[in-house]
Amino acid sequence: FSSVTVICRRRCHLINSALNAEQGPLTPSQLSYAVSTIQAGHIAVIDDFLPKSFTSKLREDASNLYSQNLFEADGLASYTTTKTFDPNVSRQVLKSASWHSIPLGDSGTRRSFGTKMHSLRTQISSPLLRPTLKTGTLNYQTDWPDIKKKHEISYTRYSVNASLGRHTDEHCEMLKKREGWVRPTRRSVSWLVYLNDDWSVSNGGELRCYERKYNVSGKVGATEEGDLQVGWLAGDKERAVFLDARGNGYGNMVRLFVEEGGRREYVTGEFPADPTLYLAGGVGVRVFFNSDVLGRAYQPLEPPKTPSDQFLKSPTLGYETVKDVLPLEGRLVMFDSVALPHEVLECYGRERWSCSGWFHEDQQEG
Ligand SMILES: O=C(O)CCC(=O)C(=O)O
Ligand SMILES: [Fe+2]
Repeated sequence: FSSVTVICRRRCHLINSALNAEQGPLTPSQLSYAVSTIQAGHIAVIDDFLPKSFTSKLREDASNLYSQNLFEADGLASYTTTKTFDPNVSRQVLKSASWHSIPLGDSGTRRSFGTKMHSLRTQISSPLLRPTLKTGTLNYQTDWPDIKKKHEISYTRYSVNASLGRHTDEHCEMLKKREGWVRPTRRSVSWLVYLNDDWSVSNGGELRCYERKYNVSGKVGATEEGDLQVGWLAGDKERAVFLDARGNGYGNMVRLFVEEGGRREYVTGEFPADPTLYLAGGVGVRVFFNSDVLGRAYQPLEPPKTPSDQFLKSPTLGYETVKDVLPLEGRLVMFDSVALPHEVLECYGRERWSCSGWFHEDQQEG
């Protein structure tokens, strides 16, 4: 009986989510492509998401606000090839709070774009099985500034010769003590809409994504309970490794696990959430695995961060494939904010404009 119930529940869930499918900017086939691609930890690319008449207005608004000195360097500024911030060769951002500010620039155009992205967030929530993506419905007449609580949107400008080093957009604080649960939401789906007319291969500026080469089974990014992914058990059947930081006093001690057939299987014992273990991009935790074989198969998501780490051979070599995506006008890309490392290659001959954003889901309860 119980297995029949399980199957029925699954079917009902599938039928319900199909029936409840929200209207939104993606066609049914674009939606199913985007969902399966994001769930596999890859990048979904949807061309002509915005018509030229719309991107040109956004581009004009962005460059107008840039010339008013409203853009600033953000936390990723030092992720460049030289690791230093140079205002002449830089990536600068109009942050979400300014982006949503009604008195600034062409906020009418931003509002109608924001509405479209808001309905995309609602549309993708159920099929992606991330129910809290769509909570917090907002009334745009009165609540426009509040949107940033569930949805960041910003403009980004790369000057000629700017680039952005490899990173992920959301990560589990390795020291997930009390602070790890303070914020109510976290980044779940990263998206970009590019605003560059007549961009060509010779202009560079590709978004380079490091997708896993082999098939991934099960969830990526986070579990249903909201434990975030920190790495992979590499092999021809890839398994995401998640961090359980809830035991023993809010992350003083943590454990890593994989999911097998919906059940969690711990691959390490408890170990202290000590930041020095993560200096070499996280390979230090290998010693805590239940066996040498598991430890050797472990590959952290995060790249090595300190200059001395750069000398270490990348532990992910051979298990990733590179996908380069040009920042073409009107193109939308979406990917999991936790699972997919990416970078932006150097731009040549011209500046590069985009609208970038992150759909948030609720943070795990502590
Ligand atoms: O501009 C892009 O294509 C990617 C930017 C990015 O990775 C980020 O802002 O986090
Ligand atoms: Fe990013």
